[in-house]
Amino acid sequence: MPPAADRGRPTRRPYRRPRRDPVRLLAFEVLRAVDERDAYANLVLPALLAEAEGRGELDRRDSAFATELVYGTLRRQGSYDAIIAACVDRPLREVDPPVLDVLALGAHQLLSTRVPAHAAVSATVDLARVVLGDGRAKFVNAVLRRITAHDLPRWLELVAPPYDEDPEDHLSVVHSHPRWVVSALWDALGGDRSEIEALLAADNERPEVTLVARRTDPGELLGELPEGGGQPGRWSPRAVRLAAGGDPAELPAVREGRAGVQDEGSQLVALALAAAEVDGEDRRWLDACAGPGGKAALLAALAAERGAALVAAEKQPHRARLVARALAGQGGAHQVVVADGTAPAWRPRSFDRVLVDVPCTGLGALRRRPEARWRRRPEDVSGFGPVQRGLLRSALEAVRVGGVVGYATCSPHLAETRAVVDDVLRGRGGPPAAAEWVDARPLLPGVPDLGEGPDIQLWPHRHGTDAMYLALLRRTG
Ligand SMILES: C[S@@+](CC[C@H](N)C(=O)[O-])C[C@H]1O[C@@H](n2cnc3c(N)ncnc32)[C@H](O)[C@@H]1O
Repeated sequence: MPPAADRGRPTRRPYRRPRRDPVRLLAFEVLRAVDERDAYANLVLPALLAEAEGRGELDRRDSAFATELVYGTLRRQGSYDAIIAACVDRPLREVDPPVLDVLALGAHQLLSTRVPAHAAVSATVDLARVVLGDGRAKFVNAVLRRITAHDLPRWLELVAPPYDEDPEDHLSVVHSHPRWVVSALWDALGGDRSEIEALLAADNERPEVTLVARRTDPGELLGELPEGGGQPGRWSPRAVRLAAGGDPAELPAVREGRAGVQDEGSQLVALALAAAEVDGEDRRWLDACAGPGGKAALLAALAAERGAALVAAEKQPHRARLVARALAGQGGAHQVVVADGTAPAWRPRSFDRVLVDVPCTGLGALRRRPEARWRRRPEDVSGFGPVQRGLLRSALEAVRVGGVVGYATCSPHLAETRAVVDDVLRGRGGPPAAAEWVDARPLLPGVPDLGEGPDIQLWPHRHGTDAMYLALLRRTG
Protein backbone atom coordinates (compact mmCIF):
# COMPACT_ATOMS: atom_id res chain seq x y z
CA MET A 1 0.00 0.00 0.00
CA PRO A 2 1.38 3.48 -0.82
CA PRO A 3 2.12 5.84 2.10
CA ALA A 4 -0.93 7.81 3.27
CA ALA A 5 0.42 11.10 1.81
CA ASP A 6 0.62 9.54 -1.70
CA ARG A 7 -2.86 8.00 -1.70
CA GLY A 8 -5.15 9.43 -4.34
CA ARG A 9 -2.26 10.72 -6.51
CA PRO A 10 -1.60 9.04 -9.85
CA THR A 11 1.24 6.55 -9.40
CA ARG A 12 4.31 7.54 -11.44
CA ARG A 13 6.12 4.86 -13.29
CA PRO A 14 9.82 4.81 -12.49
CA TYR A 15 11.92 6.24 -15.31
CA ARG A 16 13.21 3.50 -17.58
CA ARG A 17 15.94 4.14 -20.09
CA PRO A 18 14.81 3.19 -23.62
CA ARG A 19 16.43 0.06 -25.00
CA ARG A 20 18.74 0.87 -27.93
CA ASP A 21 17.93 -1.84 -30.44
CA PRO A 22 20.61 -1.73 -33.15
CA VAL A 23 18.35 -3.49 -35.71
CA ARG A 24 15.52 -0.97 -35.51
CA LEU A 25 17.91 1.97 -35.20
CA LEU A 26 19.64 0.88 -38.38
CA ALA A 27 16.33 0.35 -40.20
CA PHE A 28 15.26 3.85 -39.15
CA GLU A 29 18.56 5.32 -40.35
CA VAL A 30 18.05 3.76 -43.79
CA LEU A 31 14.47 5.05 -44.06
CA ARG A 32 15.68 8.54 -43.17
CA ALA A 33 18.45 8.37 -45.78
CA VAL A 34 15.93 7.27 -48.42
CA ASP A 35 13.56 10.06 -47.43
CA GLU A 36 16.00 12.93 -46.85
CA ARG A 37 18.82 12.24 -49.29
CA ASP A 38 17.00 10.28 -51.98
CA ALA A 39 19.36 7.42 -51.14
CA TYR A 40 18.78 3.96 -52.58
CA ALA A 41 17.93 1.40 -49.92
CA ASN A 42 19.71 -1.37 -51.83
CA LEU A 43 22.96 0.62 -51.60
CA VAL A 44 22.71 2.21 -48.14
CA LEU A 45 21.42 -0.86 -46.32
CA PRO A 46 24.20 -3.33 -47.21
CA ALA A 47 26.84 -0.71 -46.34
CA LEU A 48 25.33 0.00 -42.92
CA LEU A 49 24.80 -3.71 -42.25
CA ALA A 50 28.42 -4.48 -43.08
CA GLU A 51 29.62 -1.71 -40.72
CA ALA A 52 27.33 -2.89 -37.91
CA GLU A 53 28.34 -6.52 -38.42
CA GLY A 54 31.98 -5.41 -38.39
CA ARG A 55 31.45 -3.70 -35.03
CA GLY A 56 29.87 -6.92 -33.73
CA GLU A 57 26.49 -5.21 -33.17
CA LEU A 58 24.52 -7.45 -35.54
CA ASP A 59 24.66 -11.10 -36.48
CA ARG A 60 23.29 -12.61 -39.69
CA ARG A 61 19.80 -13.08 -38.27
CA ASP A 62 19.68 -9.46 -37.11
CA SER A 63 20.79 -8.34 -40.57
CA ALA A 64 18.05 -10.43 -42.20
CA PHE A 65 15.49 -8.84 -39.87
CA ALA A 66 16.78 -5.32 -40.55
CA THR A 67 16.54 -6.03 -44.29
CA GLU A 68 12.97 -7.27 -43.91
CA LEU A 69 12.06 -4.18 -41.87
CA VAL A 70 13.50 -1.75 -44.41
CA TYR A 71 12.32 -3.41 -47.61
CA GLY A 72 8.93 -4.42 -46.22
CA THR A 73 8.23 -0.96 -44.81
CA LEU A 74 9.23 0.80 -48.03
CA ARG A 75 7.22 -1.54 -50.26
CA ARG A 76 4.09 -1.34 -48.15
CA GLN A 77 4.41 2.36 -47.37
CA GLY A 78 1.30 3.32 -49.37
CA SER A 79 -0.93 0.91 -47.44
CA TYR A 80 0.65 1.85 -44.10
CA ASP A 81 0.24 5.57 -44.77
CA ALA A 82 -3.49 5.04 -45.39
CA ILE A 83 -3.79 3.06 -42.14
CA ILE A 84 -1.73 5.54 -40.11
CA ALA A 85 -3.86 8.38 -41.53
CA ALA A 86 -6.93 6.65 -40.11
CA CYS A 87 -5.28 6.53 -36.66
CA VAL A 88 -4.04 10.13 -36.50
CA ASP A 89 -6.28 13.09 -35.85
CA ARG A 90 -4.54 15.46 -38.30
CA PRO A 91 -3.47 15.28 -41.94
CA LEU A 92 -0.35 13.13 -42.45
CA ARG A 93 1.48 16.01 -44.11
CA GLU A 94 1.44 17.76 -40.72
CA VAL A 95 3.26 14.83 -39.07
CA ASP A 96 7.06 15.15 -39.17
CA PRO A 97 8.71 12.74 -41.63
CA PRO A 98 10.92 11.06 -38.95
CA VAL A 99 7.79 10.39 -36.87
CA LEU A 100 6.08 8.90 -39.92
CA ASP A 101 9.08 6.67 -40.54
CA VAL A 102 8.95 5.32 -37.00
CA LEU A 103 5.18 4.79 -37.31
CA ALA A 104 5.59 2.97 -40.63
CA LEU A 105 8.27 0.70 -39.10
CA GLY A 106 5.89 -0.05 -36.24
CA ALA A 107 2.96 -0.63 -38.61
CA HIS A 108 5.05 -3.07 -40.63
CA GLN A 109 5.98 -5.09 -37.56
CA LEU A 110 2.37 -5.12 -36.34
CA LEU A 111 0.67 -5.91 -39.62
CA SER A 112 3.13 -7.93 -41.70
CA THR A 113 5.60 -9.73 -39.44
CA ARG A 114 5.41 -12.40 -36.76
CA VAL A 115 6.72 -10.03 -34.08
CA PRO A 116 4.13 -10.23 -31.24
CA ALA A 117 2.07 -7.03 -31.00
CA HIS A 118 3.26 -6.07 -27.50
CA ALA A 119 6.90 -6.50 -28.54
CA ALA A 120 6.37 -4.54 -31.77
CA VAL A 121 4.79 -1.64 -29.87
CA SER A 122 7.32 -1.52 -27.04
CA ALA A 123 10.36 -1.86 -29.34
CA THR A 124 9.02 0.86 -31.65
CA VAL A 125 8.22 3.18 -28.75
CA ASP A 126 11.75 2.62 -27.43
CA LEU A 127 13.07 3.50 -30.89
CA ALA A 128 10.90 6.64 -30.84
CA ARG A 129 12.26 7.61 -27.42
CA VAL A 130 15.83 7.31 -28.70
CA VAL A 131 15.41 9.08 -32.05
CA LEU A 132 12.45 11.42 -31.44
CA GLY A 133 12.38 12.06 -27.68
CA ASP A 134 9.91 11.08 -24.97
CA GLY A 135 7.15 13.56 -25.97
CA ARG A 136 6.79 12.30 -29.53
CA ALA A 137 7.23 8.72 -28.36
CA LYS A 138 3.91 9.08 -26.47
CA PHE A 139 2.22 10.04 -29.74
CA VAL A 140 3.84 7.03 -31.46
CA ASN A 141 2.61 4.79 -28.64
CA ALA A 142 -0.96 6.05 -28.97
CA VAL A 143 -1.04 5.60 -32.77
CA LEU A 144 0.48 2.12 -32.66
CA ARG A 145 -2.05 1.02 -30.06
CA ARG A 146 -4.84 2.10 -32.43
CA ILE A 147 -3.21 0.13 -35.24
CA THR A 148 -3.27 -3.04 -33.09
CA ALA A 149 -7.09 -2.97 -33.29
CA HIS A 150 -7.13 -4.87 -36.62
CA ASP A 151 -5.01 -7.10 -38.81
CA LEU A 152 -3.84 -5.98 -42.27
CA PRO A 153 -6.73 -7.45 -44.35
CA ARG A 154 -9.31 -5.82 -42.06
CA TRP A 155 -7.49 -2.47 -42.10
CA LEU A 156 -7.36 -2.56 -45.90
CA GLU A 157 -11.12 -3.23 -46.03
CA LEU A 158 -11.61 -0.17 -43.84
CA VAL A 159 -9.25 2.31 -45.53
CA ALA A 160 -9.27 1.39 -49.25
CA PRO A 161 -12.03 2.88 -51.41
CA PRO A 162 -14.39 0.17 -52.71
CA TYR A 163 -13.14 -1.56 -55.89
CA ASP A 164 -16.45 -0.95 -57.69
CA GLU A 165 -16.24 2.79 -57.09
CA ASP A 166 -12.63 3.28 -58.14
CA PRO A 167 -10.70 0.13 -59.11
CA GLU A 168 -7.34 1.85 -59.49
CA ASP A 169 -7.54 3.73 -56.19
CA HIS A 170 -8.62 0.54 -54.46
CA LEU A 171 -5.69 -1.45 -55.89
CA SER A 172 -3.32 1.42 -55.16
CA VAL A 173 -4.09 1.32 -51.41
CA VAL A 174 -4.48 -2.46 -51.07
CA HIS A 175 -1.29 -3.29 -53.01
CA SER A 176 0.70 -0.21 -52.10
CA HIS A 177 1.54 1.20 -55.53
CA PRO A 178 0.98 4.82 -56.66
CA ARG A 179 -2.22 5.07 -58.63
CA TRP A 180 -0.46 6.13 -61.86
CA VAL A 181 1.79 3.06 -61.63
CA VAL A 182 -1.23 0.76 -61.17
CA SER A 183 -2.76 2.37 -64.22
CA ALA A 184 0.38 2.06 -66.38
CA LEU A 185 1.02 -1.55 -65.36
CA TRP A 186 -2.59 -2.50 -66.07
CA ASP A 187 -2.43 -0.87 -69.52
CA ALA A 188 0.68 -2.89 -70.33
CA LEU A 189 -0.59 -6.14 -68.84
CA GLY A 190 -4.21 -6.09 -70.00
CA GLY A 191 -6.40 -8.72 -68.40
CA ASP A 192 -8.85 -8.63 -65.57
CA ARG A 193 -8.71 -7.79 -61.88
CA SER A 194 -7.11 -11.07 -60.86
CA GLU A 195 -4.23 -10.61 -63.31
CA ILE A 196 -3.30 -7.09 -62.19
CA GLU A 197 -3.72 -8.08 -58.55
CA ALA A 198 -1.33 -10.98 -59.07
CA LEU A 199 1.25 -8.62 -60.58
CA LEU A 200 0.93 -6.00 -57.84
CA ALA A 201 1.16 -8.70 -55.16
CA ALA A 202 4.28 -10.14 -56.84
CA ASP A 203 5.87 -6.66 -56.78
CA ASN A 204 5.57 -6.77 -52.99
CA GLU A 205 7.36 -10.10 -52.65
CA ARG A 206 11.08 -10.44 -52.09
CA PRO A 207 12.62 -11.77 -55.33
CA GLU A 208 14.63 -14.97 -55.08
CA VAL A 209 18.34 -14.77 -55.84
CA THR A 210 19.32 -16.29 -59.18
CA LEU A 211 22.78 -17.04 -60.47
CA VAL A 212 23.88 -17.12 -64.08
CA ALA A 213 26.47 -19.69 -65.10
CA ARG A 214 28.82 -17.81 -67.41
CA ARG A 215 32.09 -19.72 -67.68
CA THR A 216 30.75 -22.83 -66.02
CA ASP A 217 27.96 -25.29 -66.48
CA PRO A 218 24.82 -24.76 -64.34
CA GLY A 219 25.04 -28.42 -63.29
CA GLU A 220 28.59 -27.86 -62.01
CA LEU A 221 27.49 -24.66 -60.32
CA LEU A 222 24.71 -26.53 -58.53
CA GLY A 223 27.27 -29.14 -57.48
CA GLU A 224 29.34 -26.42 -55.79
CA LEU A 225 26.42 -25.39 -53.59
CA PRO A 226 25.71 -27.07 -50.27
CA GLU A 227 23.02 -29.79 -50.29
CA GLY A 228 19.62 -28.15 -50.94
CA GLY A 229 21.33 -24.82 -51.67
CA GLY A 230 19.78 -24.31 -55.09
CA GLN A 231 17.84 -25.66 -58.02
CA PRO A 232 17.93 -25.19 -61.79
CA GLY A 233 16.35 -22.06 -63.23
CA ARG A 234 12.80 -22.06 -64.48
CA TRP A 235 13.50 -20.74 -67.98
CA SER A 236 17.13 -19.84 -68.57
CA PRO A 237 19.32 -22.87 -69.27
CA ARG A 238 22.11 -20.98 -67.53
CA ALA A 239 20.24 -20.15 -64.33
CA VAL A 240 20.53 -21.56 -60.82
CA ARG A 241 17.96 -20.44 -58.25
CA LEU A 242 19.48 -20.08 -54.81
CA ALA A 243 17.70 -21.23 -51.69
CA ALA A 244 17.16 -18.40 -49.20
CA GLY A 245 20.04 -17.39 -46.94
CA GLY A 246 23.73 -16.88 -47.41
CA ASP A 247 25.59 -14.25 -49.35
CA PRO A 248 25.95 -15.21 -53.03
CA ALA A 249 28.95 -12.87 -53.37
CA GLU A 250 30.89 -15.28 -51.12
CA LEU A 251 30.43 -18.27 -53.45
CA PRO A 252 33.75 -19.15 -55.11
CA ALA A 253 32.13 -19.29 -58.58
CA VAL A 254 30.81 -15.74 -58.12
CA ARG A 255 34.09 -14.45 -56.67
CA GLU A 256 35.94 -15.90 -59.66
CA GLY A 257 33.43 -14.49 -62.20
CA ARG A 258 32.50 -17.97 -63.50
CA ALA A 259 28.99 -17.13 -62.32
CA GLY A 260 27.17 -13.95 -61.36
CA VAL A 261 24.00 -12.83 -59.66
CA GLN A 262 21.45 -12.10 -62.37
CA ASP A 263 17.68 -12.20 -62.65
CA GLU A 264 16.46 -14.82 -65.11
CA GLY A 265 14.68 -12.10 -67.11
CA SER A 266 17.99 -10.36 -67.84
CA GLN A 267 19.54 -13.70 -68.78
CA LEU A 268 16.71 -14.36 -71.24
CA VAL A 269 17.24 -10.98 -72.91
CA ALA A 270 20.92 -11.71 -73.57
CA LEU A 271 20.20 -15.32 -74.59
CA ALA A 272 17.45 -14.30 -77.05
CA LEU A 273 19.67 -11.68 -78.67
CA ALA A 274 22.48 -14.23 -79.00
CA ALA A 275 20.08 -16.83 -80.46
CA ALA A 276 18.62 -14.54 -83.17
CA GLU A 277 19.66 -15.45 -86.69
CA VAL A 278 22.00 -13.02 -88.45
CA ASP A 279 22.77 -13.22 -92.15
CA GLY A 280 26.48 -13.87 -92.69
CA GLU A 281 29.27 -13.18 -90.21
CA ASP A 282 28.75 -13.16 -86.47
CA ARG A 283 31.97 -11.73 -85.09
CA ARG A 284 31.39 -8.27 -83.63
CA TRP A 285 28.90 -7.61 -80.84
CA LEU A 286 28.06 -4.32 -79.11
CA ASP A 287 26.36 -3.63 -75.79
CA ALA A 288 25.59 0.08 -76.18
CA CYS A 289 24.32 0.70 -72.59
CA ALA A 290 26.36 -1.73 -70.60
CA GLY A 291 26.56 -0.39 -67.04
CA PRO A 292 26.76 -1.99 -64.54
CA GLY A 293 27.56 -4.94 -66.78
CA GLY A 294 25.26 -7.87 -65.95
CA LYS A 295 24.11 -8.52 -69.50
CA ALA A 296 27.50 -7.55 -70.94
CA ALA A 297 29.18 -10.25 -68.83
CA LEU A 298 26.82 -12.92 -70.13
CA LEU A 299 27.14 -11.60 -73.70
CA ALA A 300 30.93 -11.68 -73.35
CA ALA A 301 30.78 -15.33 -72.26
CA LEU A 302 28.41 -16.23 -75.13
CA ALA A 303 30.54 -14.29 -77.63
CA ALA A 304 33.71 -16.02 -76.41
CA GLU A 305 32.09 -19.45 -76.96
CA ARG A 306 31.59 -18.48 -80.63
CA GLY A 307 34.85 -16.66 -81.16
CA ALA A 308 33.08 -13.28 -81.39
CA ALA A 309 34.28 -10.05 -79.73
CA LEU A 310 32.22 -7.72 -77.53
CA VAL A 311 32.44 -3.95 -77.20
CA ALA A 312 30.71 -2.78 -74.01
CA ALA A 313 29.92 0.95 -74.06
CA GLU A 314 28.71 3.03 -71.13
CA LYS A 315 28.24 6.78 -70.83
CA GLN A 316 29.04 7.16 -67.13
CA PRO A 317 32.73 6.58 -66.34
CA HIS A 318 32.04 5.14 -62.88
CA ARG A 319 29.54 2.68 -64.34
CA ALA A 320 32.01 1.80 -67.10
CA ARG A 321 34.41 0.77 -64.30
CA LEU A 322 31.72 -1.57 -62.99
CA VAL A 323 31.39 -3.03 -66.48
CA ALA A 324 35.16 -3.62 -66.64
CA ARG A 325 34.95 -5.40 -63.29
CA ALA A 326 32.02 -7.54 -64.48
CA LEU A 327 33.88 -8.50 -67.66
CA ALA A 328 37.19 -9.28 -65.97
CA GLY A 329 38.01 -12.91 -66.43
CA GLN A 330 35.18 -13.63 -68.87
CA GLY A 331 37.71 -14.72 -71.48
CA GLY A 332 37.33 -14.02 -75.18
CA ALA A 333 37.91 -10.63 -76.73
CA HIS A 334 36.13 -7.74 -75.10
CA GLN A 335 36.65 -4.05 -74.65
CA VAL A 336 34.97 -1.49 -72.38
CA VAL A 337 34.59 2.06 -73.69
CA VAL A 338 33.16 5.19 -72.14
CA ALA A 339 30.89 6.46 -74.89
CA ASP A 340 27.56 8.14 -75.49
CA GLY A 341 25.49 5.64 -77.42
CA THR A 342 23.56 8.44 -79.12
CA ALA A 343 26.76 9.98 -80.54
CA PRO A 344 28.75 6.85 -81.06
CA ALA A 345 32.48 6.42 -81.20
CA TRP A 346 32.17 3.50 -83.66
CA ARG A 347 31.62 3.43 -87.38
CA PRO A 348 28.10 2.81 -88.73
CA ARG A 349 27.29 -0.76 -89.78
CA SER A 350 30.22 -2.19 -87.87
CA PHE A 351 28.46 -4.74 -85.61
CA ASP A 352 26.65 -8.01 -86.22
CA ARG A 353 24.62 -7.91 -82.97
CA VAL A 354 23.78 -4.93 -80.77
CA LEU A 355 22.07 -4.81 -77.41
CA VAL A 356 20.62 -1.48 -76.34
CA ASP A 357 19.29 -1.90 -72.80
CA VAL A 358 18.14 1.67 -72.38
CA PRO A 359 17.82 3.80 -69.23
CA CYS A 360 14.18 3.65 -68.14
CA THR A 361 11.81 4.13 -65.19
CA GLY A 362 12.58 0.64 -63.84
CA LEU A 363 8.88 -0.04 -63.23
CA GLY A 364 9.61 -3.69 -64.04
CA ALA A 365 12.03 -4.09 -61.15
CA LEU A 366 9.92 -2.75 -58.29
CA ARG A 367 10.59 -5.94 -56.28
CA ARG A 368 14.27 -5.00 -56.09
CA ARG A 369 14.12 -1.26 -55.57
CA PRO A 370 11.51 -0.86 -52.90
CA GLU A 371 11.47 2.95 -52.82
CA ALA A 372 11.46 3.42 -56.61
CA ARG A 373 7.69 3.35 -56.96
CA TRP A 374 7.34 6.35 -54.61
CA ARG A 375 10.18 8.30 -56.16
CA ARG A 376 9.24 7.95 -59.80
CA ARG A 377 6.87 10.48 -61.33
CA PRO A 378 4.65 10.10 -64.42
CA GLU A 379 6.71 12.78 -66.17
CA ASP A 380 9.82 10.57 -65.87
CA VAL A 381 8.32 8.34 -68.55
CA SER A 382 8.24 11.11 -71.14
CA GLY A 383 11.63 12.35 -69.87
CA PHE A 384 13.30 9.09 -70.93
CA GLY A 385 11.57 9.08 -74.34
CA PRO A 386 14.09 11.10 -76.39
CA VAL A 387 17.17 9.20 -75.13
CA GLN A 388 15.43 5.84 -75.60
CA ARG A 389 14.54 6.71 -79.21
CA GLY A 390 17.99 8.21 -79.84
CA LEU A 391 19.75 5.12 -78.49
CA LEU A 392 17.61 2.75 -80.58
CA ARG A 393 18.22 4.82 -83.74
CA SER A 394 21.97 4.80 -83.10
CA ALA A 395 21.92 1.07 -82.40
CA LEU A 396 20.23 0.47 -85.75
CA GLU A 397 22.94 2.58 -87.40
CA ALA A 398 25.67 0.65 -85.60
CA VAL A 399 24.49 -2.75 -86.86
CA ARG A 400 25.20 -3.88 -90.40
CA VAL A 401 22.49 -4.88 -92.87
CA GLY A 402 21.31 -8.39 -91.89
CA GLY A 403 22.51 -7.93 -88.29
CA VAL A 404 20.22 -7.80 -85.27
CA VAL A 405 19.46 -5.18 -82.59
CA GLY A 406 17.85 -6.03 -79.26
CA TYR A 407 16.00 -3.11 -77.62
CA ALA A 408 15.45 -3.89 -73.93
CA THR A 409 13.96 -2.13 -70.91
CA CYS A 410 13.34 -3.15 -67.33
CA SER A 411 10.03 -1.35 -67.56
CA PRO A 412 6.84 -2.72 -69.11
CA HIS A 413 5.41 0.80 -69.55
CA LEU A 414 4.02 0.90 -73.12
CA ALA A 415 5.47 4.37 -73.67
CA GLU A 416 8.96 2.96 -73.01
CA THR A 417 8.54 -0.31 -74.90
CA ARG A 418 6.39 -0.79 -78.00
CA ALA A 419 5.80 2.95 -78.56
CA VAL A 420 9.55 3.64 -78.80
CA VAL A 421 10.13 0.83 -81.28
CA ASP A 422 7.08 1.75 -83.37
CA ASP A 423 8.12 5.42 -83.50
CA VAL A 424 11.65 4.56 -84.64
CA LEU A 425 10.47 2.04 -87.25
CA ARG A 426 7.82 4.40 -88.61
CA GLY A 427 10.08 7.44 -88.64
CA ARG A 428 8.20 9.54 -86.09
CA GLY A 429 10.59 12.27 -84.96
CA GLY A 430 13.32 11.14 -87.41
CA PRO A 431 13.80 9.20 -90.63
CA PRO A 432 12.17 5.75 -90.66
CA ALA A 433 14.60 2.96 -89.80
CA ALA A 434 15.29 0.32 -92.42
CA ALA A 435 14.61 -2.62 -90.13
CA GLU A 436 12.10 -5.43 -89.66
CA TRP A 437 10.74 -7.16 -86.61
CA VAL A 438 12.22 -10.51 -85.61
CA ASP A 439 9.82 -12.71 -83.63
CA ALA A 440 11.63 -13.09 -80.30
CA ARG A 441 9.28 -15.73 -78.85
CA PRO A 442 10.67 -18.85 -80.58
CA LEU A 443 14.15 -17.84 -79.37
CA LEU A 444 13.09 -18.59 -75.81
CA PRO A 445 11.84 -22.17 -76.12
CA GLY A 446 9.73 -23.39 -73.23
CA VAL A 447 9.02 -19.92 -71.86
CA PRO A 448 5.21 -19.50 -71.82
CA ASP A 449 3.00 -16.37 -71.94
CA LEU A 450 5.44 -14.08 -73.72
CA GLY A 451 2.65 -12.01 -75.26
CA GLU A 452 1.34 -11.74 -78.81
CA GLY A 453 4.77 -11.03 -80.27
CA PRO A 454 6.88 -10.29 -82.12
CA ASP A 455 8.35 -8.61 -79.02
CA ILE A 456 8.29 -10.23 -75.59
CA GLN A 457 7.25 -9.02 -72.18
CA LEU A 458 8.18 -10.95 -69.04
CA TRP A 459 6.26 -10.51 -65.78
CA PRO A 460 7.07 -11.17 -62.11
CA HIS A 461 3.76 -12.98 -61.44
CA ARG A 462 3.94 -15.10 -64.61
CA HIS A 463 7.61 -15.86 -64.90
CA GLY A 464 9.06 -15.01 -61.49
CA THR A 465 11.40 -12.55 -63.27
CA ASP A 466 11.63 -8.80 -63.46
CA ALA A 467 9.25 -7.32 -66.06
CA MET A 468 11.87 -7.15 -68.83
CA TYR A 469 10.84 -6.16 -72.35
CA LEU A 470 12.72 -7.16 -75.50
CA ALA A 471 12.16 -6.20 -79.15
CA LEU A 472 14.43 -7.74 -81.79
CA LEU A 473 14.94 -5.92 -85.09
CA ARG A 474 16.94 -6.92 -88.15
CA ARG A 475 18.46 -4.16 -90.23
CA THR A 476 17.26 -4.37 -93.84
CA GLY A 477 18.92 -1.46 -95.58
C1 LIG B 1 19.30 -0.12 -67.84
S1 LIG B 1 20.95 0.29 -67.60
C2 LIG B 1 21.77 -1.02 -68.44
C3 LIG B 1 21.89 -2.27 -67.62
C4 LIG B 1 22.94 -3.22 -68.15
N1 LIG B 1 22.65 -3.59 -69.53
C5 LIG B 1 23.07 -4.46 -67.31
O1 LIG B 1 22.47 -5.49 -67.64
O2 LIG B 1 23.80 -4.41 -66.30
C6 LIG B 1 21.20 1.61 -68.69
C7 LIG B 1 22.62 2.14 -68.71
O3 LIG B 1 22.73 3.03 -69.81
C8 LIG B 1 23.60 4.09 -69.43
N2 LIG B 1 23.33 5.21 -70.37
C9 LIG B 1 22.42 6.19 -70.25
N3 LIG B 1 22.47 6.99 -71.33
C10 LIG B 1 23.43 6.49 -72.14
C11 LIG B 1 23.98 6.87 -73.38
N4 LIG B 1 23.52 7.95 -74.03
N5 LIG B 1 24.96 6.13 -73.92
C12 LIG B 1 25.43 5.04 -73.27
N6 LIG B 1 24.97 4.63 -72.08
C13 LIG B 1 23.98 5.35 -71.52
C14 LIG B 1 23.25 4.35 -68.01
O4 LIG B 1 24.30 5.02 -67.35
C15 LIG B 1 23.03 2.93 -67.48
O5 LIG B 1 24.23 2.42 -66.98
